[in-house]
Amino acid sequence: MTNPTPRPQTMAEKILSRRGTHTVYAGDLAVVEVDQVMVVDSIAQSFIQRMQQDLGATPKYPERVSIVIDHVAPASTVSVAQAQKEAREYAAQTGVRLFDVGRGICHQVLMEEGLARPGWIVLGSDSHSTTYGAVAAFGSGMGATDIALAAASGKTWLKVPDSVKVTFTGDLRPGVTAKDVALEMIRRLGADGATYQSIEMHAGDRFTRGERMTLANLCVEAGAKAGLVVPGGEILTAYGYDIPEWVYPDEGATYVQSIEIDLGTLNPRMSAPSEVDNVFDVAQLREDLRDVHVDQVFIGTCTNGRIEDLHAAADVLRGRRVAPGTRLLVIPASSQVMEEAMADGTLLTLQRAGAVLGTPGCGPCMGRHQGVLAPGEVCVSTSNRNFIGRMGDKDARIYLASPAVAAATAVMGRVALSEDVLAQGEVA
Ligand SMILES: CC(C)[C@H](C(=O)O)[C@@H](O)C(=O)O
Ligand code: SF4
Repeated sequence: MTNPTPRPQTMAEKILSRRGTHTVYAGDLAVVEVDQVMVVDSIAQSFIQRMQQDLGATPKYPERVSIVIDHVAPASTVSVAQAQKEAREYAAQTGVRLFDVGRGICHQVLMEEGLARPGWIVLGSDSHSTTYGAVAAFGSGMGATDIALAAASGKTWLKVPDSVKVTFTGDLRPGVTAKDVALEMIRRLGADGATYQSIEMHAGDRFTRGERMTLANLCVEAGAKAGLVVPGGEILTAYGYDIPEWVYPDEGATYVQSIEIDLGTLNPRMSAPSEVDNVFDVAQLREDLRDVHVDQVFIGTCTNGRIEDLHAAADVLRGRRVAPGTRLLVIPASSQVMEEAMADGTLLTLQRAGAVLGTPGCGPCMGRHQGVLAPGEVCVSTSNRNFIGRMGDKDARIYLASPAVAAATAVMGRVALSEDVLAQGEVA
């Protein structure tokens, strides 16, 4: 094969070239090494079946495979319990890593365990595997068959995605968060506006690792194959990762689309039912929904269940109470987040305000347990999906927002901004 004349590359092209056999560009097929394969509980049974029955294989590098029991954990039914039992047995037999009930949501856990690193390729049996792009890992979701092939061979093949360049300028105003930025980005791109593309986010030294996870996490909601945040500032040093020089995109790389978001112009945003790109200013929805009672508020998930998210919620809820007739569920994204929130008093603040605390994991995010919605109920959630039936009944309505907005909504019992609550002064 003749090598093409080298051209400037995007970050996706860089990583897929480096981990592959030769230099590749958007549209090329790449065969690449996979640094970590992640399997979630809901997919574990089909993964094991593909491995054992279809491929007759065991994982080529067991240390590169992790199974996480997080989506319906602890188990809700006998069949779920059986599937989880099989996953545990499989891990014990093959030596792959197992993160059992209570350790937390797959993406949060892999990041905490250092199983996603700059320049790595991380494949997950979960669509929000784009989250690993927070640390400049090419993270992507695939189905059970592709995941099994990657575990069996240590490799995968894929078409190199086109890239969309998103540049952030300016600085966020108080009360505006990475979730609001992510929702604005999805609104601008549209729910399928980046289908099979890599969203390459240029943020300079803005955003913490957790905030970068929120941004990369939402990218799949625009249909993206990957969501890569170009390393800058704090993530260079704070997590002990070396950022290889080769991972940075080249000046002059080719993008199919470029957008710029001036952070200084953003207000708190909310995605209204039933599409994630149906995004409005919270201030507007607060007026439109003045008479709408919110039945459930859910703070958690791989999008916004981290310590800074619980802190943001506690800052609003401290000394206050959840409104009568509103349920507030708080589920830390991992046991590590839970421990931190326990140690610094955040959980006590939330509990005293009337929150119901749950086991680290996905909780009611996809409507399988721990807070399923009844017909007609309204939920404000910090998660990433609000399509019909996502959290239970098809006639329930889900609004997506930041933890601060979710907490304020819990206090008021209707859509609210944190300033509405803080303006009331400390209650006790
Ligand atoms: C269960 C899993 C495969 C699913 C996904 O792929 O995203 C879930 O995490 C979700 O958020 O809908
Ligand atoms: S928290 Fe929700 S979005 Fe994230 S992996 Fe779990 S079910 Fe999927």
